[in-house]
Amino acid sequence: MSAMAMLRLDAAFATSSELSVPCTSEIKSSNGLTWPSSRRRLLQNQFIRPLHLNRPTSKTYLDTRKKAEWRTTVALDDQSCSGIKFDRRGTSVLEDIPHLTDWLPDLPTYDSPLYHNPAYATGRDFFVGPNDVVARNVVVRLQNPGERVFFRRAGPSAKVYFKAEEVRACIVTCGGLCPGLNTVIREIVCGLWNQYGVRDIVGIEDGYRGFYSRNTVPLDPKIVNDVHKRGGTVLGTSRGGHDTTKIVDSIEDRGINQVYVIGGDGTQKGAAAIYREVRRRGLKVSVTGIPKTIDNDIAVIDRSFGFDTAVEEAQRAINAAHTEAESCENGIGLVKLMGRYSGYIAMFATLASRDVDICLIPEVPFYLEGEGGLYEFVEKRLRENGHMVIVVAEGAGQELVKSAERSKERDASGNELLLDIGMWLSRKLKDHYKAKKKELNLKYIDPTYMIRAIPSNAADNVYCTLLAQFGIHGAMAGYSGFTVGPVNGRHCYIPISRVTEVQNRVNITDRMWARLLSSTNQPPFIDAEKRIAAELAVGSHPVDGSLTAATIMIDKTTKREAEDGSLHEKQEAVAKTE
Ligand SMILES: Nc1ncnc2c1ncn2[C@@H]1O[C@H](COP(=O)(O)OP(=O)(O)OP(=O)(O)O)[C@@H](O)[C@H]1O
Ligand SMILES: O=P(O)(O)OC[C@H]1O[C@](O)(CO)[C@@H](O)[C@@H]1O
Ligand SMILES: [Mg+2]
Repeated sequence: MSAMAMLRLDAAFATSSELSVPCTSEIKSSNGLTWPSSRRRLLQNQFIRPLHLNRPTSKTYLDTRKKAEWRTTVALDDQSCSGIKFDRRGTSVLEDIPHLTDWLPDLPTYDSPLYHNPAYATGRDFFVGPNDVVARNVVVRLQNPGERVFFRRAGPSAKVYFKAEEVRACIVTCGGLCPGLNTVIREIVCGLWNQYGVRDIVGIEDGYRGFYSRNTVPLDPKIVNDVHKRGGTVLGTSRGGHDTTKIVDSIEDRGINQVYVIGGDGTQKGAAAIYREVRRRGLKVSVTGIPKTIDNDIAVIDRSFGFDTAVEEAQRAINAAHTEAESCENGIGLVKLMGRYSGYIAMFATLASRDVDICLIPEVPFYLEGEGGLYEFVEKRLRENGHMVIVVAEGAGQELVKSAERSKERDASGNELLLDIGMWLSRKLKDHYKAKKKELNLKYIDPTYMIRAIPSNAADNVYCTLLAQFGIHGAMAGYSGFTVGPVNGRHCYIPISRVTEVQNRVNITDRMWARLLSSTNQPPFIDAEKRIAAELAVGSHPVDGSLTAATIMIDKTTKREAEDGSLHEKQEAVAKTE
């Protein structure tokens, strides 16, 4: 199925919030069509009905289209009379995922056991078909909607490629801890067991190296029953130790045919390597990646599990910092939160709290001295309020600390070890006030590991359950070498490369960062002219590519690039090299 590269898509955007776009016509094979860098599939739209355009056709609208040289005939949509139907042949791209039949074309299929599962007996609508897709972007500019990218909609398939008694599944967790790991483990086990009748499930202990250095542990619903109430991972985790050959040897030797890999960007790269080797050896093994990162730095998906819990738990530290700060003269509560390259936890924790006076994130290089600098702002706030709270993401200001302390240490996975910005900043602020012979009461709180090690909250538990179940459905449906996650609120099957090629970083020209700036009134630390130019550029191109201060190298061509769509490519390229 997925070897066929061309789909004809009759895409109907009923409302901007209707995210799942059914493809109504046949899949056509087209061997000649390949998309440059990936397994992207080219689709051709016959009719696009932007029904959300709840206004009559207008001359202006037509003119704009003509200007853009769209071959457009416009008519009222005959069904709703509320939109515009046009017959422009545009291109849409389905970013498809691999399937076992790509290398084992003659695999038999079976009716899904969900047909006979009382939990699913009431309806048939929950099955997804090969033509069910989810739009990558739901916010577009009509004049220039850009390339329409779709992912496969996740969900149970009516036909499965594994009999229950044939499945031997394994679960492994890798990388740093994150609230919700145990919930995902629990729900993979319970989902396989209860929904598909699978009885042979094992855990791989201590991350990737456990494949070849440890025995497996048996898992069943009883064993994992309570694990979601605990932080950490019951399977253990590790960094480093990924040896593709040894891992796939172990998979083969143990007769494992479904591999569930839970972890961050590094882990997903490892999963992609396993998938490639499995495929090279011609094995019937499904490799499913479940994206994990407390930093929320996984690209494409709406957010990562554990993030909500982390933001909530961070409030406790911020509240304590605020209480300490306001209890004494010239009090500063300084809180360090996780976020290696992405300041999402710091940003959301700041927005949630409203007690935070300034939030420092890796995406915005800050400076201490001079006009618009940190010292100036701190002095002003202390003069006005007598106390203040500073939130700093662990990856912020590394270039400042580095210039003083220099370090290039790396962890076992090759990730650069960060220098302690919290300690450095405390010392700098204390020294600054000492030099001015003024009193300063600074309390530094580092709750980073306390936040990471707790169990997930209710919202994350539900999210983890969905991730686990969608992962299982994908594996049973025969997909392999894919990852799963919500895009615009709908769960999708996403090519692993899409979540590993770039990191999700705070877009500082986005409204969310503007909200933060207007809530804290902190200095932006970025030249206003560059900011405005960047906003203009991004504003004219509705893509999600994050724009960090480092990427704001605005030149005269940027706005034009934004209009023709190449800014997104440029941003991705910059993000890759960072
Ligand atoms: N490029 C890669 N190819 C194969 N394996 C990799 C690659 N990068 C990392 N890994 C393996 O993935 C595992 C986890 O990687 P890493 O320590 O970077 O954590 P992560 O999955 O990115 O999670 P996080 O950074 O969110 O804690 C390690 O065992 C590491 O060896
Ligand atoms: O100390 P460890 O376990 O290597 O992990 C620290 C890193 O892991 C993360 O929590 C990501 O998982 C980062 O925020 C942090 O920099
Ligand atoms: Mg990582």
